[in-house]
Amino acid sequence: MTLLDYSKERSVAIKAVLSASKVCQSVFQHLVANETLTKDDKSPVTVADFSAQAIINTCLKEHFPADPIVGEEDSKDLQGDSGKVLREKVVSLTNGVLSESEQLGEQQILDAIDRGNYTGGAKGRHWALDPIDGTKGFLRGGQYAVCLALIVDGIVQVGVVGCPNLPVNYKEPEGERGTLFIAVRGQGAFQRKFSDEKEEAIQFADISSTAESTFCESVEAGHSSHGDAVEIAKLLGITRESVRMDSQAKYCSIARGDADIYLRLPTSKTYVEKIWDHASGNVLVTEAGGRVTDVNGKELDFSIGRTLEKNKGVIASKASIHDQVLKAVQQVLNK
Ligand SMILES: Nc1ncnc2c1ncn2[C@@H]1O[C@H](COP(=O)(O)OS(=O)(=O)O)[C@@H](OP(=O)(O)O)[C@H]1O
Ligand SMILES: [Mg+2]
Ligand SMILES: [Mg+2]
Ligand SMILES: [Mg+2]
Repeated sequence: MTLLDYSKERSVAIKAVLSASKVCQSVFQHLVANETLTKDDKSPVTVADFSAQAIINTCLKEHFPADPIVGEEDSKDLQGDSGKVLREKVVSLTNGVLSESEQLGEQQILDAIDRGNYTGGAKGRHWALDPIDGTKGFLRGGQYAVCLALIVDGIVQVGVVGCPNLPVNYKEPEGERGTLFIAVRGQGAFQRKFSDEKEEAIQFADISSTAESTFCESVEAGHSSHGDAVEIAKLLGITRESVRMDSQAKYCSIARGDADIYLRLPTSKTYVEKIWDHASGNVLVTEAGGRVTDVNGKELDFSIGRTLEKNKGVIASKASIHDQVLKAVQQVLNK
């Protein structure tokens, strides 16, 4: 049996995520209010979401033409007369970060976005892409993340997360921003600056009890119950104030020890989590010495399609305290 090292997937994913992160940064600088659409589920989507998906899917097609992609966005809102204004912006922004030889026509960009329409599943390989995770964070100048993962036979093997607004060192919040996180299953977790290829290994903080830990939680109370988190913190003896941020930057933050526990506590009976919101973070946390389950203690199942239909909520923490955290979560949720 040949052992797959995924080195090509790793380097292509890094290149794609960095290039898409650049388009997001450039859009933010030129952001105008009417460039934001609201989707059926009331979540926002911007020109940057579309451009980032076009760039990454084009890069994946070039290097892995046979690989299908599960991407969050589709080109529906860019089609026809009603989509003309937005479409033209997406075309010019996308080409703005591509070199002369890489320039894309309008149809190529729409087709690239729609390469993300794969249904997912348990067999073979596919990519999971969230071109901007935390679009609300992006719009408010806070944390957001460009997230790309390779799933093989239902297991996440490679995860790359670009966090354009995350300080390289959380102890220097005013220092350089733009941090890239990289993990390959069985090969550890790493971070690097956007500006420098040098990587450093990362791991969870060295805590010995939950009382020493800090929560990292959603900004939006509608995405994770803040009230339940307070109750759980009490049970775990946590006194430190929670860190709140949008996006999978939460997985990145705990993986490098800025905080310790990420809880996504169900707020509705009907919301189903999407694979692109959790795939890269899953392998990153695991490789940094953490564990991820849902609130029932089940591993996240990436093998059933575009959603995590079989799971409810997410608990990510250092592996050694995970059982204790899970127990506290269940105690509060079962009340
Ligand atoms: N009701 C509900 N419950 C849980 N999750 C939801 C819900 N609605 C949306 N979403 C998804 O949340 C993604 C953003 O997650 P965040 O962790 O950034 O949320 S938060 O803004 O910090 O609260 C967000 O991802 P993006 O659309 O990529 O920003 C959505 O996929
Ligand atoms: Mg979205
Ligand atoms: Mg998302
Ligand atoms: Mg998104």
